[in-house]
Amino acid sequence: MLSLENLQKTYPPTGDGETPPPALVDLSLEIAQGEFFTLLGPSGCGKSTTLQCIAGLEHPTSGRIIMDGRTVFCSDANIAVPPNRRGLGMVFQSYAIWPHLTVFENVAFPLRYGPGGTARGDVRARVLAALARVGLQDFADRPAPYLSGGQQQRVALARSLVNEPSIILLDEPLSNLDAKLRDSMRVELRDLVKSLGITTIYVTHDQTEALSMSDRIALLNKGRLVQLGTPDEIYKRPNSAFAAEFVGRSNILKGRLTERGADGIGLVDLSFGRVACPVPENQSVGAQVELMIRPHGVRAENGEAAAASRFRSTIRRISFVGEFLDMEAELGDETIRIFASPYSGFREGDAAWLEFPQDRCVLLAERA
Ligand SMILES: Nc1ncnc2c1ncn2[C@@H]1O[C@H](COP(=O)(O)OP(=O)(O)OP(=O)(O)O)[C@@H](O)[C@H]1O
Repeated sequence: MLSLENLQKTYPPTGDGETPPPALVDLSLEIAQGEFFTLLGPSGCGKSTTLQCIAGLEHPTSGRIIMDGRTVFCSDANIAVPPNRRGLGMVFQSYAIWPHLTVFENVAFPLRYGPGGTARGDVRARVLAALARVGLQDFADRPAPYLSGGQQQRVALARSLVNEPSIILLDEPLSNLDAKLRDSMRVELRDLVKSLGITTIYVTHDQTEALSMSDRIALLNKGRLVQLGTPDEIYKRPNSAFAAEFVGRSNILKGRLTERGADGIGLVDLSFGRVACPVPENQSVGAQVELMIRPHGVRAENGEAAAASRFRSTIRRISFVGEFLDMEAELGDETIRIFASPYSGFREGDAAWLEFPQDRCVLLAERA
């Protein structure tokens, strides 16, 4: 288990003498053994700072970091275990592969020059085992520059695994790869660390990467934890407009909460009518609210309306994206984004009956 407790980080003043806003604000997280855990958020939200604090390359201004019961950083007790004594593997965006070394020598580097010292024969066996894990066993003697981007990335991964760390830190490791390679490396990387049972802390600003690879995601904004959950929870039940807009597409509709039933389902008056939706306990009846529904969550049908909860809209724009129709429909004061089946047969100017299933509607917390 890796625990981050109340991490606070403020970098020293920059050239103009002004103290920058804090990079981390009271960040606490608990990451389980073997978990694939992703730090997600926009540029500058504090992802890399968090990773660097775990690695020991930066020190939090205050807080505590505990790895498997061992305190590796504590501001109060003045503990700061150096990076090479934390037992971590790391891969960064710029793979930091040494061009003058062979693949073998690159991977052997931490064993030869890291703490502990490894016997010569063991170095060979461990390097070859690490290369085999990433499918590069036949490339051991090749000079590192004579490799593709994906292969160099695998060398970096093998090097981070050679010490058999219990935690691996990955900072945007796929961002330098082209889109197709990125797709296949995603699956490969996740399968590999999962099969080895390594706890993985993964940094990305790419929501697809985060959703497809992670057991859990921590969504950060301006150094603060905004939401913590499984990809399914973060996507289907974002807790704020920020989370809804950062991960996936969303419709955010302004309205007023008019009723709340004993079953936790309430009614929200929107500009075009009334929609039922689960209501959090702290929402008061009468409040102005924002209701979120994903473009895939809206049900759209042409033809006649059967259910009472359907609203008649007009389709203003359709883009054919292949996997779906990306449509905009006018409804009351709102423009509703809908992703419909490419086989649904909608055309621009058509009427469409829209339904907002209550289990797909989310009331967002008030904006800060
Ligand atoms: N060495 C540094 N000195 C001063 N400020 C820094 C330093 N490193 C990061 N910062 C600032 O701290 C904040 C968080 O930066 P950080 O690199 O952690 O964000 P990030 O989420 O990883 O961003 P990106 O996705 O762009 O890499 C930013 O405002 C950044 O400008």
